[in-house]
Amino acid sequence: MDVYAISLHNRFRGITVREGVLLRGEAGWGEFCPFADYADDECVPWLASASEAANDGWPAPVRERVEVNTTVPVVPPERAYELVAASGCRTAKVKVADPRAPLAGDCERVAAVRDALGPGGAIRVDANTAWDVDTAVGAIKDLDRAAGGLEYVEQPCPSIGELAAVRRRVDVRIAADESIRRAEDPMKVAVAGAADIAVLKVAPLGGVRRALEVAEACGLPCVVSSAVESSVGLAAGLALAGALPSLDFACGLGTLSLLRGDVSTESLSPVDGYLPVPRVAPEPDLLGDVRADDKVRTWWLDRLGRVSSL
Ligand SMILES: O=C(O)CCC(=O)c1ccccc1C(=O)O
Ligand SMILES: [Mg+2]
Repeated sequence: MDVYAISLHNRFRGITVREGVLLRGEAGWGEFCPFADYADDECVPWLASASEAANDGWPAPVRERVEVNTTVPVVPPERAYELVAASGCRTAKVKVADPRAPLAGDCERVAAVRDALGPGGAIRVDANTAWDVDTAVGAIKDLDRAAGGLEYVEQPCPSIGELAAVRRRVDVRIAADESIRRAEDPMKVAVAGAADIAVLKVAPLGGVRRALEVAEACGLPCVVSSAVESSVGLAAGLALAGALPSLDFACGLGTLSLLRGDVSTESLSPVDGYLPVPRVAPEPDLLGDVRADDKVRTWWLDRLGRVSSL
């Protein structure tokens, strides 16, 4: 068991350092890395996911590689252009609706991303529940125009009812992320007509097998996304993307480029926009470079102990 701390190149969803625990079991390595602000009970599925990876392994994949998007944080347009151009990906996911940044800046960022991708690329945006219905409808129309067409908008508003209302008023597809992750019943999203696409994250859903059940239950095309893990955690996302019966969109698993380091030399960084589906998580042979200090280590081991007892 080991605790890592890796800084990010740019602030992402309010964090500048990613931390977590790597667990070793019979089947390999698993990663436990719920964000610091999550309550202990919300961390239970994250531990189930790490435990599945370490102790049980994953179902057999039906594909060998997965196309991924590059993820663009809230950065100036010049920087967004560079990130996308350097990524080798033909799909980009752009974070928008940051409380500290105006819509005009989001429009400039997606326009710069379109310049970098060219007309054949796909641009999706993620608002992380930031808007109300009217704001979402206006913002989506502006962003769609600035982007020269959006592939989809991820979680424009908090509730399923709001997603459904926005979906009726715009031509752009709606993807549900937080609504799936936090939902008691993922079916509700589809039944309410709230989304065209389901975003699945392995750790908050409690592992690859559980996420496959959610995919089947919701009946929507799925996009597998990361929670910005090291290569150990990304391998679980790739196992899910590899095992889904159909996969029609690029996945959000190209997030290693957000981190300044990794735990493994078998790094899961996309090459030409694709990642391989590994059978087991990579060996964390670089932990010496990114090991957390004693204070961080103690915090994580305490948290792991509390969550294990729930
Ligand atoms: O989907 C991606 O491209 C990257 C993953 C991502 O955006 C993300 C990462 C951590 C926490 C939440 C989210 C999110 O999709 O909202
Ligand atoms: Mg999202």
